[in-house]
This record gives sequence, C-alpha cells and structure tokens, in this order.
Amino acid sequence: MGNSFGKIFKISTFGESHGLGLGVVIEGCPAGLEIDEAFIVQEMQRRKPGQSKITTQRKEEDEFKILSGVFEGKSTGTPIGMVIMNTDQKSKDYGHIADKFRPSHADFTYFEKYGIRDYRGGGRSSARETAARVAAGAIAKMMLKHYGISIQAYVSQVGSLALEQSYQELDLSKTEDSIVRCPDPQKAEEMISLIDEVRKSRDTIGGIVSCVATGVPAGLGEPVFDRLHAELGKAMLSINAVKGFEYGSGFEGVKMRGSEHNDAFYQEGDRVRTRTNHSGGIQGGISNGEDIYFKVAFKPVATIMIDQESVNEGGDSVTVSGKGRHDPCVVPRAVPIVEAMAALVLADYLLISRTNKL
Ligand SMILES: Cc1cc2nc3c(=O)[nH]c(=O)nc-3n(C[C@H](O)[C@H](O)[C@H](O)COP(=O)(O)O)c2cc1C
Ligand SMILES: C=C(O[C@@H]1CC(C(=O)O)=C[C@@H](OP(=O)(O)O)[C@H]1O)C(=O)O
Repeated sequence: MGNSFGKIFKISTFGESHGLGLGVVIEGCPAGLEIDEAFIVQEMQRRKPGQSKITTQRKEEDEFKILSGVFEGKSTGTPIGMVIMNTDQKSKDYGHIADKFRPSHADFTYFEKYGIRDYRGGGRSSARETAARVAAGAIAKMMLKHYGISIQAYVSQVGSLALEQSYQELDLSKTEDSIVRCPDPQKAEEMISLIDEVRKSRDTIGGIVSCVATGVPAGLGEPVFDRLHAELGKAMLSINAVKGFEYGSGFEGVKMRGSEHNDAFYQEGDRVRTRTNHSGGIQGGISNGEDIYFKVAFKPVATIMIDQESVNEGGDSVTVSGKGRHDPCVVPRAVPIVEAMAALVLADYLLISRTNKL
C-alpha cells in the first residue's frame, strides 16, 4: 500500500525518524548499471539534516550501506537494498506532546488512522523517510544519465521573495554555491537572511522548488490516467509539506489565448521540436522531447516554537509549542528530494516505454 512507488523501477521504503534506521528496496533496476557510490554520498549530503544554520540542527551523516543487488560496482538486476541508520534521535523533545497533536503536522491524522502513536517524533510521517528516497533517486539518476537525461532543481521562492528569471535565464550550476540552493547569488543572500530572521522569531516559512528535466525523449507517459505529468504530480505531492504542483505554463497559462499558448512545431534535423514550451515538455500525458519543467510549493513547517491552540488524545484543550530541532524552512533540503522523485518517475517511464511499440 502506501509504502511503495513505481511500476517497473519500483521502490519500497521502511523506517521512521526515531527508530533504529530506515531503508529502501529498489526493484527493476536493469543489470549492468555502473553504481557510483561517491555520487550517492553526494546526494545524501545535499539532503541531510544539520547541513547549515538554516536547517534542522539534528546531526545525521546519512551514511548508507548497500546490502544487495550490486556486485563489483555494477547492478546485478536483483533487488537493491540500502539502509541508513539513525544516529541522533532526541525523543525526549517530544515527551511534552506525547498525547497532544501539533497543529498541521501528522499527529492527529496518523493517530486516527492507526490508533497508535509513536510519540518519539513524527514516526513514518517525518521527512526523515525522504533519505531513503534520495538514496533510490541517486540510482535512478545514474540510469537516466546513461540515457542522456538530467534533472536539476533549485529554490525559486522563499516566502514572498521570488526569482523573476526563468530557468533558461539562470546559471543553474550556481545552485549548490549557496546554503539555500538558489542560483541567483543576491536573491540567495536575501532568502538566507529571511529564513534566519524567521527562525530567530521561533517561526517557520514556506517556499517553492523549481525543477527542470532535460534530454527526456519523446514518447514517455500514458494518454489516460497515468499521464506523465499526473505521475510527476503524485510524486511531488507525496513529499512531506507539499501543497502545490504546477507544470508548464501552469496557472499563469489561463491568462493567454490559444494563439499565444500553442507551441508551434518545426522540424530540426530528425526531430520534431516546438518553438515555445508552454506545454512543459508533456502533451497528452506523453513527453514531447522538450524540457520538462515544474514547480513544487512547500508550506511553512508545522512545528513552531510558539504556543498554539490544540487538543490532546482525550479531547481536552491544550497549548502546544514545539521543542527540539526543526527546519525553519524545508526548501533548501527539498531540492534533492524533488530531483529524486522526478528521477524515479522518469526512470520508471523510460523502462515502460520499451514496451510501447515493436
Ligand atoms: C526536507 C523536509 C524537512 C522537514 N522538516 C520538518 C521539521 O523539521 N519539522 C516539522 O514539523 N515538519 C517538517 N517537515 C514537514 C513534515 O514532515 C510534514 O509537515 C508532515 O509530514 C505532515 O505532512 P503535510 O505537511 O504534508 O500534511 C519537513 C518536510 C521536508 C520535505
Ligand atoms: C531528521 C530529519 O528531518 C526531520 C524532519 C522532521 C519532520 O517532522 O518531518 C522533524 C525533525 O526531526 P525529529 O524527528 O528529529 O524532530 C527534522 O529534523 C531528516 O530529514 O533526516
């Protein structure tokens, strides 16, 4: 049920934030793929907590072990198992809210579903689980790289501080230069100051991660239900704290006429191309070979260090205030998560596309 994702390139994750650790099983990765462990380390470092002053201060190195499915540096075609141990849980930070529900976190709904509360933290609802997705996403990215596909995400908005440039106008190679992962150096500084100011006031703030996938061949997707953008939307909306997904021209597109919005075709060598790309690289649920681009909106983190109205498990009114180590804004760490989820979807559809036609 809700613990797995994908059709051919499939992942299942297990574990929670205050248990012994977490992990992932990847099925469907073709044999013979070179597995670059240094690349997986790099991806884990981009997501790990405690990486800068504008993230949670929980210190996890997120070292992983590959248990199976890789031999002499190559995938064997059998399930790839990976584990990441938890090393820095502080469950006592949750003692004062063991029977209270944090507003807008998962405490209430999780309790309603299971009738059991793992009060050592957010349990399975903690974004700690995304470490397993990033590990799997790194393998998916390696497979995509083999086929010339790359994915790059960056922070394009924090609160109301937004980049005005499109991804083509930005130097995305600068994204990793700043702790906020915004490729515009000046805006990055402003975003960092804003997050720091919000953090000092014991509050949190939201933001947007933009993402572009290049080199995706035409023909990936489905004309109904499992349309490529629907799968990308599901993947993004499955990330903790996501409140919005928009691809191509998105909500802005409604202001245009068809004559402006249509992407005119032209022939370039042996490829059909489009002059504009309001379609965001997907038409009729199937990739058309142009860049796939989309945005993901993240809400302000639920756990704030300010008193808030709530109730406990017995239905009494209580006041709740967070303690411990929380992200003041998730977007800097969400960048590799968005890329990982996009990579998992594209890797899956790339393998599915081999069954499209003779
Ligand atoms: C990278 C990342 C880090 C997060 N860190 C925190 C955190 O430190 N504290 C918190 O309350 N929520 C954090 N969240 C959000 C919660 O996990 C999320 O709000 C919770 O699972 C409830 O789900 P919902 O907000 O999607 O409804 C984080 C989310 C992401 C993507
Ligand atoms: C540990 C991570 O992030 C955590 C995500 C999270 C949440 O509620 O989502 C709450 C905090 O964790 P804790 O359960 O220790 O209070 C964050 O530190 C991680 O991303 O690896």
